Amino acid sequence: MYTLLHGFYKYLVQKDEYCVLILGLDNAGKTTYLEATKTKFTKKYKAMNPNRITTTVGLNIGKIDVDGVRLSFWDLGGQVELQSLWDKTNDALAHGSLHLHLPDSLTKPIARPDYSDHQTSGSPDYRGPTYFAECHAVIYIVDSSDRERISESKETFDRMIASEQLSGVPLLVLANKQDIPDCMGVHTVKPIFNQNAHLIGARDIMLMATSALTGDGVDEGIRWLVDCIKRNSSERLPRNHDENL
Ligand SMILES: Nc1nc2c(ncn2[C@@H]2O[C@H](COP(=O)(O)OP(=O)(O)OP(=O)(O)O)[C@@H](O)[C@H]2O)c(=O)[nH]1
Ligand SMILES: [Mg+2]
Repeated sequence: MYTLLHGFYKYLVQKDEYCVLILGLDNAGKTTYLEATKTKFTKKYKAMNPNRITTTVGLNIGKIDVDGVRLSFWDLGGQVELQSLWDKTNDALAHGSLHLHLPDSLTKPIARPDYSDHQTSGSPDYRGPTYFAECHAVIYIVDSSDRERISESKETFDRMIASEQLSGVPLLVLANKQDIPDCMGVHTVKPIFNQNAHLIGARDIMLMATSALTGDGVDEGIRWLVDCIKRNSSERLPRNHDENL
Protein backbone atom coordinates (compact mmCIF):
# COMPACT_ATOMS: atom_id res chain seq x y z
CA MET A 1 0.00 0.00 0.00
CA TYR A 2 2.80 2.35 0.99
CA THR A 3 4.65 1.58 -2.26
CA LEU A 4 1.50 2.26 -4.24
CA LEU A 5 0.87 5.59 -2.50
CA HIS A 6 4.52 6.55 -2.75
CA GLY A 7 4.50 5.75 -6.46
CA PHE A 8 1.36 7.82 -6.97
CA TYR A 9 2.86 10.73 -5.01
CA LYS A 10 6.02 10.56 -7.11
CA TYR A 11 3.92 10.46 -10.26
CA LEU A 12 2.17 13.67 -9.16
CA VAL A 13 5.17 15.72 -8.04
CA GLN A 14 8.20 14.37 -9.87
CA LYS A 15 9.29 16.15 -13.00
CA ASP A 16 10.86 14.29 -15.89
CA GLU A 17 14.56 15.11 -15.90
CA TYR A 18 16.58 15.53 -19.07
CA CYS A 19 20.30 16.22 -19.54
CA VAL A 20 21.60 18.86 -21.92
CA LEU A 21 25.26 19.02 -22.94
CA ILE A 22 26.68 22.49 -23.62
CA LEU A 23 29.59 22.24 -26.03
CA GLY A 24 31.68 24.51 -28.26
CA LEU A 25 35.21 25.88 -28.49
CA ASP A 26 36.87 27.50 -25.51
CA ASN A 27 35.86 31.15 -25.12
CA ALA A 28 32.60 30.57 -27.06
CA GLY A 29 30.56 31.58 -24.01
CA LYS A 30 29.25 28.23 -22.69
CA THR A 31 29.59 28.97 -18.98
CA THR A 32 28.28 32.51 -19.43
CA TYR A 33 25.30 31.01 -21.28
CA LEU A 34 24.65 28.54 -18.46
CA GLU A 35 24.64 31.44 -16.00
CA ALA A 36 22.26 33.41 -18.24
CA THR A 37 19.94 30.39 -18.46
CA LYS A 38 19.87 29.88 -14.70
CA THR A 39 19.19 33.60 -14.25
CA LYS A 40 16.32 33.54 -16.75
CA PHE A 41 14.59 30.46 -15.39
CA THR A 42 15.32 30.49 -11.66
CA LYS A 43 13.47 32.99 -9.49
CA LYS A 44 15.77 35.03 -7.28
CA TYR A 45 18.87 33.40 -8.76
CA LYS A 46 21.85 35.61 -8.06
CA ALA A 47 23.90 35.48 -11.24
CA MET A 48 27.66 35.30 -11.05
CA ASN A 49 29.48 38.40 -12.25
CA PRO A 50 30.50 37.51 -15.86
CA ASN A 51 33.97 38.92 -15.17
CA ARG A 52 34.48 36.24 -12.56
CA ILE A 53 33.82 33.35 -14.94
CA THR A 54 37.08 31.65 -15.86
CA THR A 55 37.86 28.96 -18.41
CA THR A 56 36.27 25.64 -17.48
CA VAL A 57 38.57 22.77 -16.59
CA GLY A 58 36.18 19.97 -15.74
CA LEU A 59 32.44 20.31 -15.63
CA ASN A 60 29.85 22.86 -14.48
CA ILE A 61 26.40 21.60 -13.64
CA GLY A 62 23.19 23.61 -13.51
CA LYS A 63 19.50 22.73 -13.19
CA ILE A 64 16.37 24.60 -14.22
CA ASP A 65 12.66 23.76 -14.26
CA VAL A 66 10.86 24.78 -17.43
CA ASP A 67 7.56 23.87 -19.09
CA GLY A 68 6.93 21.03 -16.61
CA VAL A 69 10.32 19.33 -16.94
CA ARG A 70 13.70 19.60 -15.25
CA LEU A 71 16.80 20.24 -17.36
CA SER A 72 20.24 19.35 -16.03
CA PHE A 73 23.02 21.07 -17.92
CA TRP A 74 26.54 19.74 -18.27
CA ASP A 75 28.90 22.49 -19.36
CA LEU A 76 32.24 21.00 -20.36
CA GLY A 77 35.52 22.80 -21.06
CA GLY A 78 36.09 23.60 -24.74
CA GLN A 79 39.88 23.72 -24.88
CA VAL A 80 41.36 21.38 -27.48
CA GLU A 81 42.92 19.03 -24.93
CA LEU A 82 39.56 18.83 -23.09
CA GLN A 83 37.45 18.12 -26.18
CA SER A 84 38.50 14.49 -26.07
CA LEU A 85 36.49 14.21 -22.84
CA TRP A 86 33.21 15.18 -24.50
CA ASP A 87 32.43 11.63 -25.54
CA LYS A 88 34.06 10.05 -22.51
CA THR A 89 32.93 9.52 -19.00
CA ASN A 90 34.38 10.74 -15.79
CA ASP A 91 34.88 7.11 -14.82
CA ALA A 92 37.52 6.73 -17.53
CA LEU A 93 39.51 9.41 -15.74
CA ALA A 94 38.94 7.79 -12.39
CA HIS A 95 40.26 4.45 -13.67
CA GLY A 96 43.28 6.05 -15.33
CA SER A 97 42.39 4.64 -18.74
CA LEU A 98 42.94 8.01 -20.42
CA HIS A 99 46.42 9.29 -21.03
CA LEU A 100 46.11 13.00 -21.58
CA HIS A 101 48.34 15.85 -20.55
CA LEU A 102 45.79 17.41 -18.28
CA PRO A 103 46.04 19.58 -15.22
CA ASP A 104 46.04 17.68 -11.91
CA SER A 105 42.51 18.81 -11.17
CA LEU A 106 41.25 16.75 -14.10
CA THR A 107 42.97 13.53 -13.20
CA LYS A 108 40.72 13.35 -10.15
CA PRO A 109 37.06 12.52 -10.66
CA ILE A 110 35.09 15.66 -11.39
CA ALA A 111 31.62 16.37 -10.10
CA ARG A 112 28.97 14.91 -12.34
CA PRO A 113 25.56 13.36 -11.99
CA ASP A 114 25.35 10.25 -9.88
CA TYR A 115 25.61 7.17 -12.05
CA SER A 116 25.85 4.75 -9.16
CA ASP A 117 22.98 2.76 -10.65
CA HIS A 118 25.17 1.88 -13.61
CA GLN A 119 28.40 1.16 -11.79
CA THR A 120 29.86 -2.30 -11.94
CA SER A 121 32.57 -1.92 -9.38
CA GLY A 122 35.78 -3.89 -9.49
CA SER A 123 36.33 -3.98 -13.26
CA PRO A 124 39.39 -2.00 -14.29
CA ASP A 125 37.98 -1.80 -17.84
CA TYR A 126 34.73 -0.30 -16.72
CA ARG A 127 34.00 2.82 -18.73
CA GLY A 128 30.42 3.58 -17.71
CA PRO A 129 27.97 5.66 -19.68
CA THR A 130 29.36 8.61 -21.63
CA TYR A 131 28.11 12.17 -21.77
CA PHE A 132 27.04 11.60 -25.39
CA ALA A 133 25.12 8.42 -24.64
CA GLU A 134 23.42 9.90 -21.60
CA CYS A 135 22.39 13.33 -22.86
CA HIS A 136 18.96 14.22 -24.27
CA ALA A 137 20.04 17.30 -26.23
CA VAL A 138 23.12 19.31 -27.18
CA ILE A 139 23.56 23.06 -27.21
CA TYR A 140 26.53 23.99 -29.39
CA ILE A 141 27.80 27.51 -28.83
CA VAL A 142 29.63 29.51 -31.50
CA ASP A 143 31.52 32.76 -30.92
CA SER A 144 30.07 34.86 -33.75
CA SER A 145 32.64 37.58 -33.16
CA ASP A 146 35.59 35.27 -33.89
CA ARG A 147 35.97 35.00 -37.66
CA GLU A 148 39.40 33.40 -37.33
CA ARG A 149 38.07 30.37 -35.46
CA ILE A 150 34.72 29.86 -37.18
CA SER A 151 36.03 27.03 -39.38
CA GLU A 152 37.69 25.38 -36.37
CA SER A 153 34.34 25.59 -34.60
CA LYS A 154 32.58 23.99 -37.58
CA GLU A 155 35.16 21.18 -37.79
CA THR A 156 34.71 20.48 -34.08
CA PHE A 157 30.93 20.49 -34.56
CA ASP A 158 31.23 17.99 -37.44
CA ARG A 159 33.37 15.66 -35.35
CA MET A 160 30.82 15.84 -32.56
CA ILE A 161 27.73 15.11 -34.66
CA ALA A 162 29.46 12.22 -36.41
CA SER A 163 29.21 10.31 -33.14
CA GLU A 164 26.74 7.42 -33.31
CA GLN A 165 25.96 8.00 -29.65
CA LEU A 166 24.39 11.35 -30.50
CA SER A 167 22.22 10.11 -33.33
CA GLY A 168 18.70 11.56 -33.21
CA VAL A 169 19.58 13.93 -30.36
CA PRO A 170 18.12 17.46 -30.83
CA LEU A 171 20.73 20.13 -31.49
CA LEU A 172 20.52 23.83 -30.74
CA VAL A 173 23.33 25.82 -32.36
CA LEU A 174 23.73 29.29 -30.92
CA ALA A 175 25.43 32.13 -32.76
CA ASN A 176 26.54 33.78 -29.53
CA LYS A 177 27.95 37.24 -28.72
CA GLN A 178 25.43 39.02 -30.95
CA ASP A 179 25.86 42.12 -28.79
CA ILE A 180 29.34 42.66 -30.26
CA PRO A 181 29.30 45.15 -33.13
CA ASP A 182 30.47 43.64 -36.43
CA CYS A 183 29.92 40.08 -35.26
CA MET A 184 28.72 37.55 -37.85
CA GLY A 185 24.92 37.45 -37.96
CA VAL A 186 22.78 34.32 -38.29
CA HIS A 187 22.69 34.82 -42.08
CA THR A 188 26.49 34.29 -42.11
CA VAL A 189 26.83 31.58 -39.46
CA LYS A 190 23.89 29.45 -40.67
CA PRO A 191 25.24 28.58 -44.15
CA ILE A 192 28.56 27.59 -42.60
CA PHE A 193 26.87 25.16 -40.19
CA ASN A 194 24.55 23.88 -42.90
CA GLN A 195 27.49 22.52 -44.88
CA ASN A 196 27.79 18.71 -44.66
CA ALA A 197 24.11 18.60 -43.77
CA HIS A 198 24.16 14.81 -44.37
CA LEU A 199 26.04 14.44 -41.07
CA ILE A 200 23.14 16.02 -39.23
CA GLY A 201 20.84 13.08 -40.10
CA ALA A 202 17.28 12.79 -38.88
CA ARG A 203 17.05 15.05 -35.88
CA ASP A 204 15.72 18.44 -34.82
CA ILE A 205 18.25 21.19 -35.37
CA MET A 206 17.96 24.95 -35.07
CA LEU A 207 20.43 27.80 -35.32
CA MET A 208 19.53 30.90 -33.31
CA ALA A 209 21.14 34.21 -32.43
CA THR A 210 21.94 34.83 -28.80
CA SER A 211 23.91 36.94 -26.38
CA ALA A 212 24.82 35.11 -23.20
CA LEU A 213 25.96 38.41 -21.78
CA THR A 214 22.65 40.27 -22.21
CA GLY A 215 20.41 37.17 -22.08
CA ASP A 216 18.88 37.88 -25.49
CA GLY A 217 17.66 34.73 -27.23
CA VAL A 218 18.14 32.48 -24.18
CA ASP A 219 14.43 31.98 -23.47
CA GLU A 220 13.44 31.16 -27.06
CA GLY A 221 16.26 28.66 -27.47
CA ILE A 222 15.52 26.75 -24.28
CA ARG A 223 11.77 26.53 -25.00
CA TRP A 224 12.44 25.25 -28.52
CA LEU A 225 14.80 22.63 -27.11
CA VAL A 226 12.34 21.49 -24.45
CA ASP A 227 9.68 20.88 -27.14
CA CYS A 228 12.17 18.79 -29.12
CA ILE A 229 13.31 16.83 -26.05
CA LYS A 230 9.69 16.01 -25.18
CA ARG A 231 9.01 14.88 -28.75
CA ASN A 232 12.09 12.66 -28.65
CA SER A 233 11.39 11.26 -25.19
CA SER A 234 10.25 7.85 -26.43
CA GLU A 235 13.73 7.45 -27.99
CA ARG A 236 15.63 8.91 -25.03
CA LEU A 237 13.68 8.33 -21.84
CA PRO A 238 14.00 10.83 -19.00
CA ARG A 239 16.76 10.07 -16.52
CA ASN A 240 14.38 9.41 -13.67
CA HIS A 241 12.04 7.27 -15.76
CA ASP A 242 10.61 4.60 -13.50
CA GLU A 243 9.18 1.61 -15.31
CA ASN A 244 7.24 0.60 -12.18
CA LEU A 245 5.12 3.72 -12.20
N1 LIG B 1 30.29 40.34 -25.52
C1 LIG B 1 30.01 39.08 -25.15
N2 LIG B 1 30.92 38.37 -24.48
C2 LIG B 1 30.58 37.10 -24.12
C3 LIG B 1 29.32 36.53 -24.39
N3 LIG B 1 29.31 35.28 -23.91
C4 LIG B 1 30.50 35.07 -23.33
N4 LIG B 1 31.27 36.19 -23.44
C5 LIG B 1 32.65 36.36 -22.96
O1 LIG B 1 33.48 35.40 -23.58
C6 LIG B 1 34.49 34.97 -22.67
C7 LIG B 1 34.44 33.46 -22.51
O2 LIG B 1 33.23 33.09 -21.89
P1 LIG B 1 33.05 31.66 -21.17
O3 LIG B 1 31.62 31.57 -20.80
O4 LIG B 1 34.05 31.47 -20.11
O5 LIG B 1 33.40 30.69 -22.38
P2 LIG B 1 33.41 29.09 -22.37
O6 LIG B 1 32.85 28.65 -23.67
O7 LIG B 1 32.76 28.57 -21.15
O8 LIG B 1 34.97 28.76 -22.36
P3 LIG B 1 35.71 27.44 -21.81
O9 LIG B 1 35.22 27.20 -20.43
O10 LIG B 1 37.17 27.76 -21.87
O11 LIG B 1 35.37 26.31 -22.74
C8 LIG B 1 34.23 35.71 -21.36
O12 LIG B 1 35.05 36.85 -21.34
C9 LIG B 1 32.76 36.11 -21.46
O13 LIG B 1 32.42 37.28 -20.73
C10 LIG B 1 28.37 37.33 -25.12
O14 LIG B 1 27.26 36.92 -25.44
N5 LIG B 1 28.78 38.60 -25.47
MG1 LIG C 1 33.41 27.45 -19.54
